[in-house]
Amino acid sequence: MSGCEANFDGLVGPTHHYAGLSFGNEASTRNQHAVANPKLAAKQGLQKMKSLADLGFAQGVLPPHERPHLATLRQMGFGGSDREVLAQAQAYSPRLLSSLSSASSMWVANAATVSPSADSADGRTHFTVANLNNKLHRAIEADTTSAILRATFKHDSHFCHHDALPQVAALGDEGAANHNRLCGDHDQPGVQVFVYGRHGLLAGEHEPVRYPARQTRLASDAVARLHQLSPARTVFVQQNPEAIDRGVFHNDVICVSNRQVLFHHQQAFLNADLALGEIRDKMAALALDFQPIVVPQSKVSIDDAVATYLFNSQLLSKNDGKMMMVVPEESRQHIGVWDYLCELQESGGPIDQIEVFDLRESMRNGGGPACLRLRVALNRAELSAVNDGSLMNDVLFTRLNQWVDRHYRDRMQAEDLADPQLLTEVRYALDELTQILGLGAIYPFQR
Ligand SMILES: NCCC[C@H](NC(=O)CCC(=O)O)C(=O)O
Repeated sequence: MSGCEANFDGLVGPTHHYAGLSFGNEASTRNQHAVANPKLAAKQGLQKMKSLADLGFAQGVLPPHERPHLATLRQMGFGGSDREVLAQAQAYSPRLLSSLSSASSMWVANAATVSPSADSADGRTHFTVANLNNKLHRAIEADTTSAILRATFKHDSHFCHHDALPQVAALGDEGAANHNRLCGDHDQPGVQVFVYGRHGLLAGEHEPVRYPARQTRLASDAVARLHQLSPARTVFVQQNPEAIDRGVFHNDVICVSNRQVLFHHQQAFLNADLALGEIRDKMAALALDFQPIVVPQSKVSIDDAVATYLFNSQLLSKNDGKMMMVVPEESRQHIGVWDYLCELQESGGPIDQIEVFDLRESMRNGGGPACLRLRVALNRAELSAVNDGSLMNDVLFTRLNQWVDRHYRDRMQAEDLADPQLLTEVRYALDELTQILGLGAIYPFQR
Protein backbone atom coordinates (compact mmCIF):
# COMPACT_ATOMS: atom_id res chain seq x y z
CA MET A 1 0.00 0.00 0.00
CA SER A 2 1.30 3.39 -0.95
CA GLY A 3 -0.80 5.64 1.21
CA CYS A 4 -4.55 5.52 1.44
CA GLU A 5 -7.60 7.68 1.61
CA ALA A 6 -9.14 7.40 5.05
CA ASN A 7 -12.76 8.36 5.47
CA PHE A 8 -13.79 9.97 8.73
CA ASP A 9 -17.54 9.90 9.21
CA GLY A 10 -19.52 12.22 11.44
CA LEU A 11 -21.47 10.41 14.12
CA VAL A 12 -25.06 11.67 14.24
CA GLY A 13 -25.78 13.56 17.45
CA PRO A 14 -28.64 12.93 19.93
CA THR A 15 -30.63 16.04 18.87
CA HIS A 16 -30.99 15.03 15.21
CA HIS A 17 -34.28 16.51 13.98
CA TYR A 18 -35.90 18.03 10.90
CA ALA A 19 -36.14 21.79 11.16
CA GLY A 20 -36.13 23.06 7.59
CA LEU A 21 -33.12 25.23 8.31
CA SER A 22 -31.28 25.04 5.01
CA PHE A 23 -32.89 27.23 2.37
CA GLY A 24 -31.64 25.95 -0.98
CA ASN A 25 -31.43 22.35 0.28
CA GLU A 26 -34.72 20.92 -0.89
CA ALA A 27 -34.79 17.85 1.33
CA SER A 28 -34.33 20.04 4.39
CA THR A 29 -37.23 22.27 3.38
CA ARG A 30 -39.48 19.37 2.40
CA ASN A 31 -39.04 17.45 5.63
CA GLN A 32 -39.41 20.30 8.08
CA HIS A 33 -41.49 19.06 11.03
CA ALA A 34 -41.11 15.38 10.12
CA VAL A 35 -40.43 13.23 13.18
CA ALA A 36 -36.78 12.20 13.37
CA ASN A 37 -35.23 9.13 14.96
CA PRO A 38 -31.78 10.04 16.30
CA LYS A 39 -31.07 6.51 17.48
CA LEU A 40 -31.74 5.04 14.04
CA ALA A 41 -29.84 7.87 12.35
CA ALA A 42 -26.72 7.18 14.42
CA LYS A 43 -26.98 3.45 13.76
CA GLN A 44 -27.39 3.89 10.02
CA GLY A 45 -24.21 5.96 9.99
CA LEU A 46 -22.31 3.48 12.14
CA GLN A 47 -23.37 0.66 9.84
CA LYS A 48 -21.85 2.41 6.84
CA MET A 49 -18.60 3.01 8.73
CA LYS A 50 -18.41 -0.59 9.88
CA SER A 51 -19.21 -2.05 6.46
CA LEU A 52 -16.47 -0.02 4.81
CA ALA A 53 -13.99 -0.87 7.55
CA ASP A 54 -14.87 -4.56 7.06
CA LEU A 55 -14.12 -4.22 3.36
CA GLY A 56 -10.62 -3.06 4.28
CA PHE A 57 -10.99 0.70 3.89
CA ALA A 58 -9.39 2.98 6.49
CA GLN A 59 -12.35 4.39 8.41
CA GLY A 60 -12.53 6.81 11.29
CA VAL A 61 -15.22 8.55 13.27
CA LEU A 62 -15.68 12.16 14.36
CA PRO A 63 -17.94 12.91 17.34
CA PRO A 64 -21.05 15.11 17.30
CA HIS A 65 -21.18 18.59 18.84
CA GLU A 66 -22.90 19.71 22.00
CA ARG A 67 -26.46 20.77 21.23
CA PRO A 68 -28.50 22.75 22.17
CA HIS A 69 -25.65 25.23 21.97
CA LEU A 70 -26.06 27.11 25.23
CA ALA A 71 -22.93 29.17 24.65
CA THR A 72 -24.50 30.92 21.65
CA LEU A 73 -27.75 31.48 23.54
CA ARG A 74 -25.82 33.11 26.38
CA GLN A 75 -23.87 35.17 23.86
CA MET A 76 -27.26 36.37 22.60
CA GLY A 77 -28.25 37.61 26.02
CA PHE A 78 -30.23 34.74 27.49
CA GLY A 79 -29.17 34.22 31.09
CA GLY A 80 -29.65 32.37 34.35
CA SER A 81 -29.38 28.63 34.82
CA ASP A 82 -29.22 26.34 31.78
CA ARG A 83 -32.84 25.44 32.39
CA GLU A 84 -33.79 29.13 32.36
CA VAL A 85 -31.80 29.82 29.21
CA LEU A 86 -33.60 27.01 27.39
CA ALA A 87 -37.02 28.19 28.58
CA GLN A 88 -36.33 31.79 27.54
CA ALA A 89 -35.03 30.76 24.13
CA GLN A 90 -38.05 28.56 23.52
CA ALA A 91 -40.40 31.37 24.54
CA TYR A 92 -38.56 33.86 22.34
CA SER A 93 -38.24 31.71 19.21
CA PRO A 94 -38.60 27.94 18.90
CA ARG A 95 -36.91 28.27 15.51
CA LEU A 96 -33.84 29.84 17.08
CA LEU A 97 -33.65 27.03 19.61
CA SER A 98 -34.01 24.56 16.77
CA SER A 99 -31.17 26.20 14.85
CA LEU A 100 -28.93 26.04 17.87
CA SER A 101 -29.85 22.39 18.40
CA SER A 102 -29.28 21.02 14.91
CA ALA A 103 -27.20 17.86 14.66
CA SER A 104 -25.79 19.23 11.38
CA SER A 105 -22.19 18.59 12.45
CA MET A 106 -22.81 15.00 11.24
CA TRP A 107 -22.14 16.22 7.67
CA VAL A 108 -18.40 16.36 8.05
CA ALA A 109 -17.81 16.86 4.33
CA ASN A 110 -18.50 20.42 5.47
CA ALA A 111 -16.22 20.28 8.49
CA ALA A 112 -13.05 21.35 6.70
CA THR A 113 -11.07 21.33 3.49
CA VAL A 114 -8.17 18.90 3.64
CA SER A 115 -5.03 18.92 1.50
CA PRO A 116 -2.69 15.95 1.73
CA SER A 117 0.98 16.39 2.50
CA ALA A 118 2.05 15.41 -1.03
CA ASP A 119 0.50 18.63 -2.35
CA SER A 120 1.53 21.15 0.32
CA ALA A 121 4.88 22.93 0.16
CA ASP A 122 5.72 22.17 3.80
CA GLY A 123 4.98 18.44 3.43
CA ARG A 124 2.19 18.43 6.02
CA THR A 125 -1.50 17.59 5.78
CA HIS A 126 -3.44 20.86 5.97
CA PHE A 127 -6.92 21.33 7.41
CA THR A 128 -8.95 24.54 7.19
CA VAL A 129 -12.13 24.41 9.22
CA ALA A 130 -15.15 25.59 7.20
CA ASN A 131 -16.90 28.68 8.54
CA LEU A 132 -20.27 27.56 7.08
CA ASN A 133 -21.21 31.19 7.11
CA ASN A 134 -24.38 30.87 5.05
CA LYS A 135 -26.48 29.26 7.78
CA LEU A 136 -26.72 30.15 11.46
CA HIS A 137 -27.11 26.54 12.56
CA ARG A 138 -23.92 25.59 10.74
CA ALA A 139 -21.76 28.66 11.40
CA ILE A 140 -21.68 27.70 15.09
CA GLU A 141 -19.89 24.44 14.24
CA ALA A 142 -16.46 25.92 13.55
CA ASP A 143 -14.93 26.10 17.05
CA THR A 144 -15.84 22.58 18.11
CA THR A 145 -14.86 21.21 14.70
CA SER A 146 -11.48 22.80 15.19
CA ALA A 147 -11.08 21.18 18.63
CA ILE A 148 -12.14 17.78 17.26
CA LEU A 149 -9.78 17.86 14.28
CA ARG A 150 -6.88 18.97 16.44
CA ALA A 151 -7.55 16.10 18.86
CA THR A 152 -7.92 13.54 16.08
CA PHE A 153 -4.92 14.64 14.00
CA LYS A 154 -2.60 15.64 16.79
CA HIS A 155 0.98 15.77 15.64
CA ASP A 156 2.25 19.12 14.41
CA SER A 157 5.01 17.46 12.45
CA HIS A 158 2.36 15.79 10.25
CA PHE A 159 -0.75 17.93 10.52
CA CYS A 160 -1.25 21.68 10.19
CA HIS A 161 -4.58 23.10 11.39
CA HIS A 162 -6.04 26.42 10.27
CA ASP A 163 -9.00 27.98 12.00
CA ALA A 164 -12.05 28.93 9.98
CA LEU A 165 -11.90 32.02 7.74
CA PRO A 166 -13.56 35.14 9.18
CA GLN A 167 -17.33 34.75 9.60
CA VAL A 168 -18.55 36.93 6.79
CA ALA A 169 -20.57 36.14 3.65
CA ALA A 170 -17.79 37.22 1.27
CA LEU A 171 -15.63 34.46 2.74
CA GLY A 172 -18.33 31.78 2.88
CA ASP A 173 -16.58 28.41 3.00
CA GLU A 174 -18.32 25.02 3.04
CA GLY A 175 -15.25 22.79 3.22
CA ALA A 176 -14.54 19.58 1.36
CA ALA A 177 -18.02 19.38 -0.17
CA ASN A 178 -16.75 21.93 -2.70
CA HIS A 179 -13.33 20.40 -3.19
CA ASN A 180 -12.06 17.48 -5.25
CA ARG A 181 -8.66 15.98 -5.73
CA LEU A 182 -7.42 14.05 -8.73
CA CYS A 183 -4.30 11.94 -8.33
CA GLY A 184 -2.64 8.60 -8.96
CA ASP A 185 -1.68 7.03 -5.65
CA HIS A 186 -3.26 8.95 -2.80
CA ASP A 187 0.08 9.89 -1.25
CA GLN A 188 1.54 11.24 -4.50
CA PRO A 189 1.08 14.80 -5.80
CA GLY A 190 -2.28 15.48 -7.35
CA VAL A 191 -4.45 18.26 -8.73
CA GLN A 192 -6.88 19.96 -6.37
CA VAL A 193 -10.11 21.33 -7.77
CA PHE A 194 -11.95 24.03 -5.82
CA VAL A 195 -15.56 24.65 -6.79
CA TYR A 196 -17.22 27.95 -5.86
CA GLY A 197 -20.65 29.44 -6.45
CA ARG A 198 -19.89 33.16 -6.61
CA HIS A 199 -16.91 35.44 -6.30
CA GLY A 200 -17.64 37.09 -2.96
CA LEU A 201 -16.39 40.60 -3.67
CA LEU A 202 -17.17 41.14 -7.34
CA ALA A 203 -20.70 40.92 -8.64
CA GLY A 204 -20.59 38.24 -11.31
CA GLU A 205 -22.68 37.84 -14.41
CA HIS A 206 -23.51 34.27 -13.57
CA GLU A 207 -24.92 33.80 -10.15
CA PRO A 208 -27.88 31.79 -8.90
CA VAL A 209 -31.05 33.82 -8.49
CA ARG A 210 -33.26 31.51 -6.46
CA TYR A 211 -30.98 29.87 -3.93
CA PRO A 212 -27.77 31.03 -2.24
CA ALA A 213 -24.30 30.22 -3.53
CA ARG A 214 -22.69 29.25 -0.25
CA GLN A 215 -19.04 29.00 -1.34
CA THR A 216 -17.10 32.01 -2.60
CA ARG A 217 -14.05 32.14 -4.83
CA LEU A 218 -12.44 34.42 -2.27
CA ALA A 219 -12.68 31.65 0.32
CA SER A 220 -11.44 28.93 -2.05
CA ASP A 221 -8.42 31.08 -2.96
CA ALA A 222 -7.68 31.66 0.72
CA VAL A 223 -7.79 27.95 1.53
CA ALA A 224 -5.49 27.10 -1.38
CA ARG A 225 -3.06 29.78 -0.18
CA LEU A 226 -3.17 28.59 3.45
CA HIS A 227 -2.53 25.03 2.29
CA GLN A 228 0.56 26.09 0.34
CA LEU A 229 -0.66 24.54 -2.89
CA SER A 230 1.13 25.04 -6.17
CA PRO A 231 -0.89 27.02 -8.74
CA ALA A 232 0.37 24.54 -11.32
CA ARG A 233 -1.63 21.82 -9.53
CA THR A 234 -4.71 23.79 -8.50
CA VAL A 235 -7.87 24.49 -10.49
CA PHE A 236 -10.77 26.80 -9.60
CA VAL A 237 -14.10 26.11 -11.22
CA GLN A 238 -17.41 27.88 -10.88
CA GLN A 239 -20.41 25.74 -10.17
CA ASN A 240 -23.27 26.03 -12.65
CA PRO A 241 -25.62 28.63 -11.10
CA GLU A 242 -28.59 26.88 -12.65
CA ALA A 243 -27.71 23.72 -10.78
CA ILE A 244 -27.59 25.66 -7.49
CA ASP A 245 -31.02 27.06 -8.30
CA ARG A 246 -32.30 23.51 -8.72
CA GLY A 247 -31.10 22.39 -5.31
CA VAL A 248 -27.41 21.58 -5.81
CA PHE A 249 -26.35 23.53 -2.74
CA HIS A 250 -22.90 21.91 -2.59
CA ASN A 251 -20.78 20.59 -5.44
CA ASP A 252 -20.81 17.12 -3.89
CA VAL A 253 -24.49 16.84 -4.78
CA ILE A 254 -23.45 16.67 -8.44
CA CYS A 255 -19.83 15.49 -8.58
CA VAL A 256 -17.42 13.11 -6.88
CA SER A 257 -13.76 12.37 -7.53
CA ASN A 258 -11.40 9.52 -6.81
CA ARG A 259 -7.89 9.15 -8.18
CA GLN A 260 -8.07 9.87 -11.92
CA VAL A 261 -11.85 9.76 -12.06
CA LEU A 262 -14.20 12.74 -11.90
CA PHE A 263 -17.75 11.41 -11.90
CA HIS A 264 -20.06 14.34 -12.54
CA HIS A 265 -23.20 15.58 -14.21
CA GLN A 266 -23.03 17.27 -17.59
CA GLN A 267 -24.43 20.47 -16.05
CA ALA A 268 -22.29 20.53 -12.92
CA PHE A 269 -19.93 23.34 -13.95
CA LEU A 270 -20.02 26.69 -15.68
CA ASN A 271 -17.71 26.58 -18.74
CA ALA A 272 -17.19 22.87 -18.15
CA ASP A 273 -15.02 22.30 -21.23
CA LEU A 274 -12.49 24.88 -20.13
CA ALA A 275 -12.41 23.54 -16.60
CA LEU A 276 -12.03 19.91 -17.65
CA GLY A 277 -9.32 20.91 -20.12
CA GLU A 278 -7.36 22.66 -17.39
CA ILE A 279 -7.66 19.64 -15.10
CA ARG A 280 -6.53 17.36 -17.93
CA ASP A 281 -3.49 19.53 -18.71
CA LYS A 282 -2.43 19.90 -15.09
CA MET A 283 -2.77 16.17 -14.55
CA ALA A 284 -0.83 15.45 -17.73
CA ALA A 285 2.04 17.53 -16.31
CA LEU A 286 2.13 14.95 -13.50
CA ALA A 287 1.97 12.12 -16.05
CA LEU A 288 -1.57 11.33 -14.93
CA ASP A 289 -4.35 10.37 -17.28
CA PHE A 290 -7.60 12.21 -16.46
CA GLN A 291 -10.73 10.04 -16.64
CA PRO A 292 -13.88 12.14 -16.46
CA ILE A 293 -17.19 10.26 -16.38
CA VAL A 294 -19.87 12.68 -17.51
CA VAL A 295 -23.48 11.73 -16.89
CA PRO A 296 -25.60 13.35 -19.61
CA GLN A 297 -28.77 15.26 -18.88
CA SER A 298 -30.56 12.86 -21.21
CA LYS A 299 -29.86 9.97 -18.84
CA VAL A 300 -30.17 11.69 -15.45
CA SER A 301 -31.71 15.14 -14.98
CA ILE A 302 -30.46 17.55 -12.33
CA ASP A 303 -33.76 17.08 -10.54
CA ASP A 304 -33.24 13.32 -10.43
CA ALA A 305 -29.66 13.83 -9.25
CA VAL A 306 -30.95 15.99 -6.39
CA ALA A 307 -33.76 13.59 -5.55
CA THR A 308 -31.60 10.45 -5.54
CA TYR A 309 -28.18 11.81 -4.52
CA LEU A 310 -26.56 9.64 -7.18
CA PHE A 311 -23.49 11.91 -7.17
CA ASN A 312 -23.33 12.20 -3.40
CA SER A 313 -21.68 8.86 -3.48
CA GLN A 314 -18.32 7.62 -2.32
CA LEU A 315 -15.87 6.31 -4.88
CA LEU A 316 -13.39 4.02 -3.23
CA SER A 317 -10.34 2.31 -4.74
CA LYS A 318 -10.21 -1.43 -4.23
CA ASN A 319 -7.09 -3.56 -4.13
CA ASP A 320 -7.76 -4.89 -7.64
CA GLY A 321 -7.43 -1.35 -9.03
CA LYS A 322 -11.15 -0.99 -9.70
CA MET A 323 -13.52 1.31 -7.82
CA MET A 324 -16.51 0.69 -5.67
CA MET A 325 -19.31 3.23 -5.52
CA VAL A 326 -21.31 3.74 -2.33
CA VAL A 327 -24.79 5.11 -3.06
CA PRO A 328 -27.84 5.79 -0.92
CA GLU A 329 -30.91 3.56 -1.08
CA GLU A 330 -32.77 6.42 -2.81
CA SER A 331 -30.61 5.83 -5.92
CA ARG A 332 -31.79 2.22 -6.07
CA GLN A 333 -35.42 3.23 -5.66
CA HIS A 334 -35.34 5.36 -8.81
CA ILE A 335 -35.70 3.20 -11.92
CA GLY A 336 -33.85 5.53 -14.31
CA VAL A 337 -30.96 6.18 -11.95
CA TRP A 338 -30.65 2.53 -10.99
CA ASP A 339 -30.63 1.49 -14.65
CA TYR A 340 -27.86 4.00 -15.24
CA LEU A 341 -25.86 2.60 -12.30
CA CYS A 342 -26.26 -0.98 -13.50
CA GLU A 343 -25.07 0.09 -16.94
CA LEU A 344 -22.10 1.91 -15.42
CA GLN A 345 -21.13 -1.15 -13.42
CA GLU A 346 -21.15 -3.34 -16.54
CA SER A 347 -19.49 -0.78 -18.83
CA GLY A 348 -15.94 -2.03 -18.37
CA GLY A 349 -14.94 1.36 -16.92
CA PRO A 350 -13.18 2.02 -13.61
CA ILE A 351 -16.31 1.53 -11.46
CA ASP A 352 -17.34 -2.13 -11.25
CA GLN A 353 -19.14 -2.41 -7.92
CA ILE A 354 -22.10 -0.55 -6.45
CA GLU A 355 -22.92 -0.78 -2.74
CA VAL A 356 -26.19 0.57 -1.41
CA PHE A 357 -26.72 1.94 2.10
CA ASP A 358 -29.85 2.98 3.94
CA LEU A 359 -29.08 6.47 5.26
CA ARG A 360 -32.64 7.71 5.17
CA GLU A 361 -32.52 9.70 8.39
CA SER A 362 -29.63 11.83 7.13
CA MET A 363 -30.91 11.88 3.54
CA ARG A 364 -34.12 13.54 4.64
CA ASN A 365 -32.02 16.54 5.65
CA GLY A 366 -30.06 16.48 2.40
CA GLY A 367 -27.04 14.49 3.59
CA GLY A 368 -25.99 11.40 1.62
CA PRO A 369 -23.01 9.01 1.91
CA ALA A 370 -20.51 11.64 0.74
CA CYS A 371 -21.84 14.36 3.04
CA LEU A 372 -21.29 12.12 6.03
CA ARG A 373 -17.59 11.65 5.42
CA LEU A 374 -14.41 13.72 5.40
CA ARG A 375 -11.70 12.32 3.16
CA VAL A 376 -8.16 12.47 4.45
CA ALA A 377 -5.47 11.08 2.17
CA LEU A 378 -2.63 9.83 4.34
CA ASN A 379 0.70 8.12 3.94
CA ARG A 380 1.67 5.31 6.26
CA ALA A 381 3.40 7.51 8.86
CA GLU A 382 0.49 9.94 8.95
CA LEU A 383 -2.07 7.17 9.34
CA SER A 384 -0.22 5.86 12.35
CA ALA A 385 -0.18 9.37 13.84
CA VAL A 386 -4.00 9.55 13.84
CA ASN A 387 -5.65 9.24 17.26
CA ASP A 388 -5.98 5.47 17.70
CA GLY A 389 -9.35 5.55 19.39
CA SER A 390 -10.95 7.28 16.39
CA LEU A 391 -10.42 4.37 13.99
CA MET A 392 -13.32 2.02 13.33
CA ASN A 393 -13.03 -1.66 14.18
CA ASP A 394 -15.24 -4.41 15.64
CA VAL A 395 -14.70 -3.34 19.23
CA LEU A 396 -15.37 0.35 18.61
CA PHE A 397 -18.45 -0.48 16.52
CA THR A 398 -19.93 -2.53 19.35
CA ARG A 399 -19.09 0.08 21.96
CA LEU A 400 -20.58 2.91 19.93
CA ASN A 401 -23.77 0.98 19.25
CA GLN A 402 -24.16 0.25 22.94
CA TRP A 403 -23.44 3.89 23.71
CA VAL A 404 -26.16 4.96 21.25
CA ASP A 405 -28.59 2.46 22.80
CA ARG A 406 -27.93 3.87 26.24
CA HIS A 407 -28.18 7.57 25.43
CA TYR A 408 -30.26 8.25 22.32
CA ARG A 409 -33.98 8.81 21.97
CA ASP A 410 -35.84 7.24 19.08
CA ARG A 411 -38.07 10.23 18.46
CA MET A 412 -37.18 13.87 18.15
CA GLN A 413 -39.11 16.96 17.15
CA ALA A 414 -38.53 20.67 17.65
CA GLU A 415 -40.70 20.77 20.78
CA ASP A 416 -38.42 18.27 22.55
CA LEU A 417 -35.43 20.62 22.40
CA ALA A 418 -36.40 22.84 25.33
CA ASP A 419 -36.47 19.84 27.68
CA PRO A 420 -33.64 20.48 30.17
CA GLN A 421 -33.35 16.73 30.61
CA LEU A 422 -32.26 16.46 26.96
CA LEU A 423 -29.29 18.77 27.56
CA THR A 424 -28.27 16.66 30.56
CA GLU A 425 -28.55 13.50 28.47
CA VAL A 426 -26.45 15.02 25.70
CA ARG A 427 -23.67 16.18 28.00
CA TYR A 428 -23.56 12.87 29.80
CA ALA A 429 -23.41 11.01 26.50
CA LEU A 430 -20.72 13.22 24.96
CA ASP A 431 -18.57 13.06 28.05
CA GLU A 432 -18.62 9.28 27.84
CA LEU A 433 -17.97 9.41 24.10
CA THR A 434 -14.76 11.41 24.46
CA GLN A 435 -13.54 8.69 26.80
CA ILE A 436 -14.48 5.93 24.35
CA LEU A 437 -12.66 7.73 21.53
CA GLY A 438 -9.77 8.86 23.72
CA LEU A 439 -10.08 12.46 22.59
CA GLY A 440 -9.68 14.34 25.87
CA ALA A 441 -11.81 17.35 26.80
CA ILE A 442 -12.98 18.77 23.47
CA TYR A 443 -16.28 20.31 24.58
CA PRO A 444 -16.50 23.59 26.52
CA PHE A 445 -18.77 21.94 29.13
CA GLN A 446 -15.93 19.57 29.99
CA ARG A 447 -13.48 22.32 30.80
N1 LIG B 1 -23.56 18.19 3.00
C1 LIG B 1 -24.92 18.02 3.42
C2 LIG B 1 -25.34 19.13 4.33
C3 LIG B 1 -26.77 19.08 4.69
C4 LIG B 1 -27.16 20.19 5.62
N2 LIG B 1 -28.53 20.06 6.02
C5 LIG B 1 -29.03 20.74 7.06
O1 LIG B 1 -28.34 21.49 7.71
C6 LIG B 1 -30.51 20.58 7.36
C7 LIG B 1 -30.85 20.84 8.79
C8 LIG B 1 -32.33 20.99 9.00
O2 LIG B 1 -33.01 21.56 8.16
O3 LIG B 1 -32.83 20.51 10.05
C9 LIG B 1 -26.92 21.55 4.96
O4 LIG B 1 -27.81 22.01 4.23
O5 LIG B 1 -25.84 22.12 5.15
